[in-house]
This record gives sequence, structure tokens and C-alpha cells, in this order.
Amino acid sequence: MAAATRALRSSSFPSTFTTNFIRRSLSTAVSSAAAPLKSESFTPFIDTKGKNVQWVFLGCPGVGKGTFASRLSVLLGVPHIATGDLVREELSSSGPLSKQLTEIVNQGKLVSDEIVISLLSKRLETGEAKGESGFILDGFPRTVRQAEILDDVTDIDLVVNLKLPEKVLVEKCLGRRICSQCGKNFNVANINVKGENGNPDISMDPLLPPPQCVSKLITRSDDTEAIVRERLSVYYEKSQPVEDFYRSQRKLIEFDLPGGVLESWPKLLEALNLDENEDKQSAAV
Ligand SMILES: Nc1ncnc2c1ncn2[C@@H]1O[C@H](COP(=O)(O)OP(=O)(O)O)[C@@H](O)[C@H]1O
Repeated sequence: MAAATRALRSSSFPSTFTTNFIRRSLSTAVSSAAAPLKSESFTPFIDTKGKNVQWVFLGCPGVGKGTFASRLSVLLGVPHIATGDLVREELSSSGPLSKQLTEIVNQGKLVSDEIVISLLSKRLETGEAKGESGFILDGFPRTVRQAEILDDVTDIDLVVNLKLPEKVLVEKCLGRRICSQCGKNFNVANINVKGENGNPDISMDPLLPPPQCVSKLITRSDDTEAIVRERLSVYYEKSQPVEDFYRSQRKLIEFDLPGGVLESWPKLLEALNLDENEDKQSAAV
């Protein structure tokens, strides 16, 4: 891990970010065919004391990046920034990109690096104006090119790669519901998946909404089985090489989720050597 985490520089980061991005020639983009690296056994050094972490959450659609990144952001006092949320905000606005984004998202494809970086830069700029520093990124970077651009402008301390079997991912996406009023996420799926190849069984109880949300539940338009399967195949092709990118930098922690949130959360904290009862932690794993 880079010991000296560079804080996001209030005035220069977003513009540097964008400028670097524009300067980069498309021909230098690394293709998703990057050679997979051998998995090594090591644990990154985790030090969260006295600084605002710059972490990234990777993982397939439906794995729970949003849930765990959001909980950790509260614990560590840094913003949780999900590029999927930024894309959805943009497509539900009446802005010029709205129609184009709706089409892309509803086909399960990735939005262009240009658009997503512009949305992220704006979000970081707004946060900096409010005094935010540090972040937990969820859903970014999703291509090696995005990872390289991020690497050019700031140091990422740690990358958490959440994992679940594909069958569970599909069931979770199909069971996902959002309260259109309070914005909270729920899940109506009752998951019991037999472990294969020596892996443990996975059970997850539904995460049901309180009575006041029941009549306001909506399903994401891209959470249909066909689109979920397309998103998964896009993940394997474009985003899995990002795991290798960070693995080679020895920043990647792999975390196989053992079950639902209640079961997984304490184990994730343990893997990150964090203690929920303290505000900020210092730890060497
Ligand atoms: N970093 C990104 N690069 C390109 N497209 C993105 C990125 N983040 C989000 N998107 C777009 O927004 C959609 C929803 O993203 P997200 O909520 O993160 O979904 P998922 O459940 O698939 O992880 C994606 O399918 C993609 O079209």
C-alpha cells in the first residue's frame, strides 16, 4: 500500500483528472485481454489511522458492493461514491445524456469511460467544495483504462473484491427492491444455494422493507434476468481484468461472502482488521 495517501486536492484533482483523461489517446487504452496474473498469497497492509481512506470496491453486479461500501463509509467517515448511482441520477434527469444513458444501462452495457469520468469528476468536485476528503468508490474503476486513469491522479490504498457464486448473484439482483421514497435497498429473495466444488452452501434471508415502504417498492429497470446475465458477462470481460491490475499492485483483498449482511459484515470487518466500536482504526494485518 502507498504509505502516504495523497488526499484529494480540493482545487486540482477533478480538473487534473479530466485533463489527464482527455490527453490520453484511445490507442493507449489497455484492452480487457490483459494476461491474468497468478493469485498470490499476501495481505495488504491496512492503515486507516489519521487519514481519510481511498478505497475501491470491486465485484459482480448484485454482490453487495453498495451495501458494504456504504456501511464502511459511515464507519470510516468518508463518502461512498457509487458511479451506478451517478449514472442513474443523470439518466433520470432531463439532461442531454439522459436518453443515451437509459439505452446503454437497459442493455446491460457499460457507459463510455468519458461519460463516467465526467460524472465522477463532477461528484468529486461537489464533495470537495463541501470539505469531503477520502472516498470509497463503488462500481469504479470498471475497465483497466479507468483504473489506469485513476492511478495517474491519485493513490488507491486498498481494493476489496467481494465474491459470490453466479447463481446467488442472479437471485440477488432479481430480488432487489428499492423504496422510491426513502431510497433504501431491500431484497425479497430467499436464497439457499448448494455449494459446488467443495464450496460451502450459501443462505440469505430476505431483507424485507418496513410497512411504510411496502407500497413504494420499485425494481431497477436493469434487474431483469436477461440484463443481469448480460451485465455479468460484461463484468467478466471488462471488469475482471481490473482485479488483476490491483492484484499486481498488491492492493487487492479477496472476500468470499459467507451469507447475508448480518453474517458477512462482522467477517468483513475482521478481514479488514476494523472494529465497529472505534471510530477510526489502525491496524496491520
Ligand atoms: N465505472 C463505470 N463505467 C461504465 N459504466 C458504468 C460504471 N459504473 C456504472 N456504470 C453503468 O451504470 C450501470 C449500473 O451500475 P451499478 O449500479 O454499479 O450496477 P451493478 O449492479 O451492475 O454493479 C452499469 O450497468 C453501467 O451501465
